[in-house]
Amino acid sequence: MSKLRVAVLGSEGRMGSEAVRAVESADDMELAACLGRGDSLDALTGSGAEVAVDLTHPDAVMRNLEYCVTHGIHGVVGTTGWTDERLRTVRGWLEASPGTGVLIAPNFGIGAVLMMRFAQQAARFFESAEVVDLHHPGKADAPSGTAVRTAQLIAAAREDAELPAQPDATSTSLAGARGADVDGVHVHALRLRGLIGHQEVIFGGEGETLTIRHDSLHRSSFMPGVLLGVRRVGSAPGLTYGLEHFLDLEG
Ligand SMILES: NC(=O)C1=CN([C@@H]2O[C@H](COP(=O)(O)OP(=O)(O)OC[C@H]3O[C@@H](n4cnc5c(N)ncnc54)[C@H](OP(=O)(O)O)[C@@H]3O)[C@@H](O)[C@H]2O)C=CC1
Ligand SMILES: O=C(O)C1=N[C@H](C(=O)O)C[C@H](O)C1
Repeated sequence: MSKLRVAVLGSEGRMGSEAVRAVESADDMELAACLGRGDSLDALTGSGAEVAVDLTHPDAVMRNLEYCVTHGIHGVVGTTGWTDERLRTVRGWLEASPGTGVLIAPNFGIGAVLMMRFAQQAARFFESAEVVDLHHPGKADAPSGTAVRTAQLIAAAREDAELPAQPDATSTSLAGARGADVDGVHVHALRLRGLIGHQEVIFGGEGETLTIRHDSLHRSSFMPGVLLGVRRVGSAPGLTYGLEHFLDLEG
């Protein structure tokens, strides 16, 4: 059987270099191209890449993805910075390129996907919910993509359960003291040397709290998810948002 030809964009970065190692170690894949900042995207078509893994920067990802989709190269995207408007734009490109698939995963960690799912399940049982994202200080964005996605899932579950707004009598005198408000769920971003990628989701109810915590202790934690995405994206035309769609979470 022929091997899947995979390119890595951002290949010299923290995640990209880990992805290069993962692809090289996968028996069913072949590393077709490694692109860094300033490299021409035409190297992708020249290399015959079938799937491109984007682990670059929120400022770079749209240009990269437009190139991939318009050239029929499937995309597996870990890069953050996704808004509804950006997702709509990607869907538009995909409509014009039938058969091409893009997976955008706020987090490739299996444990992180489960954390989001458990938070979604718990949300309707608690009056209060807040998200704390803890990351290394080199991270480009805050809050993290995972934290934003988690807050959105909690907010949607609260809305489905017809819960009222969260109780909060605070009158803040210092901007930012209560973090960012994502659809009514507060998100706090910590950036500390020594951390990689961690998150706590804290729920509060009458006389009790529930904390769901996930820790990525090494960037290798993201690689099974990246490789799963690479294997599956070609048979999932259009946009898939979230790795959970490629996992059997009900089984
Ligand atoms: N979904 C997930 O599971 C995960 C997602 N991430 C996300 O992945 C992204 C990368 O993270 P991380 O590896 O820590 O960041 P790094 O800064 O370590 O790596 C990014 C790399 O991309 C390069 N780059 C920038 N622009 C381009 C471009 N236009 N084309 C090709 N390469 C480019 C950078 O080059 P230069 O150094 O010259 O700027 C750098 O080498 C972030 O958005 C992060 O949040 C991270 C971990 C897990
Ligand atoms: O930049 C990172 O490091 C990470 N980014 C992703 C995010 O923003 O959620 C995933 C993971 O938490 C690590």
